[in-house]
Amino acid sequence: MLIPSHTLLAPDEMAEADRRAALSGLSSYGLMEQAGRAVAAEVLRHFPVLERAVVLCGPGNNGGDGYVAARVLAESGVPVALFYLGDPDRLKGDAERAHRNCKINGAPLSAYRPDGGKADGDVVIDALFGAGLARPLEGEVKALVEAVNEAECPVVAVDLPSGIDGRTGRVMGAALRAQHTITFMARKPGHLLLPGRDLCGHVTVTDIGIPARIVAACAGRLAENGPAVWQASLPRPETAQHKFVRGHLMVFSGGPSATGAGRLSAAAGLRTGAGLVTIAAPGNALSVLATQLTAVMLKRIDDLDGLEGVLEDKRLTAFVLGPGFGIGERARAFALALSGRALVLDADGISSFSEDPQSLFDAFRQERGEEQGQRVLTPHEGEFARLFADIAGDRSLGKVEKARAAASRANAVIVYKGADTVIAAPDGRALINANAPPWLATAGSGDVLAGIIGALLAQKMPAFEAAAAGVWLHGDAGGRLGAGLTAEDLVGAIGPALAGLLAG
Ligand SMILES: NC(=O)C1=CN([C@@H]2O[C@H](COP(=O)(O)OP(=O)(O)OC[C@H]3O[C@@H](n4cnc5c(N)ncnc54)[C@H](O)[C@@H]3O)[C@@H](O)[C@H]2O)[C@@H](O)CC1
Ligand SMILES: Nc1ncnc2c1ncn2[C@@H]1O[C@H](COP(=O)(O)OP(=O)(O)O)[C@@H](O)[C@H]1O
Ligand SMILES: [K+]
Repeated sequence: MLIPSHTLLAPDEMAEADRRAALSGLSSYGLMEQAGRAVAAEVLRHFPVLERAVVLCGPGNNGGDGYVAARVLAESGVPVALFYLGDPDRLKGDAERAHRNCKINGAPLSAYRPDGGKADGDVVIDALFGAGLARPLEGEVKALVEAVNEAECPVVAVDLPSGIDGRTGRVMGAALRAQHTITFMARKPGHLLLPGRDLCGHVTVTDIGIPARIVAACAGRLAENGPAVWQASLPRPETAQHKFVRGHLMVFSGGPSATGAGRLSAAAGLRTGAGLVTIAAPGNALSVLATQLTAVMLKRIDDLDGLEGVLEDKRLTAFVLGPGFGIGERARAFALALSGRALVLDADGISSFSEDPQSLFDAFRQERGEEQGQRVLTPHEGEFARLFADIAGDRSLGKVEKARAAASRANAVIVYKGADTVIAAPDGRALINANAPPWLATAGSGDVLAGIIGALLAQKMPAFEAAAAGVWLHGDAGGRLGAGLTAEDLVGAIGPALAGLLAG
């Protein structure tokens, strides 16, 4: 059994895997030896010629890995300087043994003066803190971390760059900026969540011998977003299908001066394989839209009565409400009327509920019809705070926990957008997305995402999978375009992204 590459283990889950491995008879010191050796090998691989390896060892097992790596590097003929935090005579368990076996005379951390920024400078092996980081860095260790960063020494981090919280990816006081990070068995959420991801550099996962079945049993309901998670439920066109089988997506447009966002969503929906896409618009926007649309159809809907009439047509299989729609009573009424159908609520559709989010959540709690539960909310950070102010402000929660709490409260799938978008379901499943290039931060990019997810919902993909696949496709399309992309280009790149997925 292999550990799937999208597996993520929170630090407490990794500690549990460690504990179960020891209970199953594996030597925990043996695991530390494997870990330390792997670190030394990684250092030699990246820096085959190095003047001085500086190993910084902390007071726990991360430091233990450091003592093993220092010993192995010295045995390989590398000049090693070792600096420790705390009193090494007070080390316990495996770390004490690793220290005992390492015959290098170290010095206290305060004695280290980073020598960096040039070809023959220090290569720093960071074994100060890993999964056991318990509080913000302060005092001498914080000053040292800042000095190493300032000196621009290349850093190879053991498990995590010291100062990064493995659960949330947050910087605790200060954190080392690593060029390479070597972690064990599976990545932690902090390797993917920002700013942790940026500070890890290139991450290598090494098997140190904990059986895959133990790792799998300890993994929770969080993983990296990718095709392995939802490929099986991705809609695939079949020869015998006609367009109605591929779903009918309705996108709501704003008034005559705000039709672009809805058009982007609709175009993205069509590209993502919805059989039919209709833009619903108020009467005064119809002539503007009519000059802009070809394959996308147009339907006049002015008010709630008009919407309710249209909703009798059960061939409409999903809806996108929010892009360019306008904030206010009309958006609230439309969202509540659509709350029992497959719905992507985005942008203005979300912001319209900032005064009374509970009314939306109450509507989502009422189960109605066959599309029940197929609701996706796609807030960026600002919109998230409007609907979930208390959750957004809770400093104890990371982005994953925030998205999960919001999904449970709203009874909807939450796509908490950003460079590290988190997708969470009310039942606790969650995914961190990491394939989005920064070029996606461009006007209209969110409208395209809403249309992609809407089209997948229209084709009956379950909401969590549709949201996750949509976010991934959006990122992949962006990655194919790169620098200078616009939201219109993004629509054009959905086809190649989908083709790549369906071929894979
Ligand atoms: N399967 C596993 O879990 C394995 C874990 N290993 C290593 O063990 C590490 C986890 O070891 P530990 O749980 O001992 O934790 P760490 O060694 O990461 O840190 C815990 C120690 O740091 C101190 N500390 C925490 N935050 C501090 C702060 N802000 N300022 C000063 N001191 C602070 C704690 O009091 C404790 O002494 C992993 O990151 C990994 O490197 C490896 O040995 C191999 C096996
Ligand atoms: N720095 C970034 N790196 C990668 N993706 C990003 C970044 N910033 C934003 N995104 C993505 O781009 C999209 C922007 O959506 P949104 O904020 O709603 O923009 P708009 O309202 O202009 O359409 C989201 O999918 C978000 O996850
Ligand atoms: K570390």
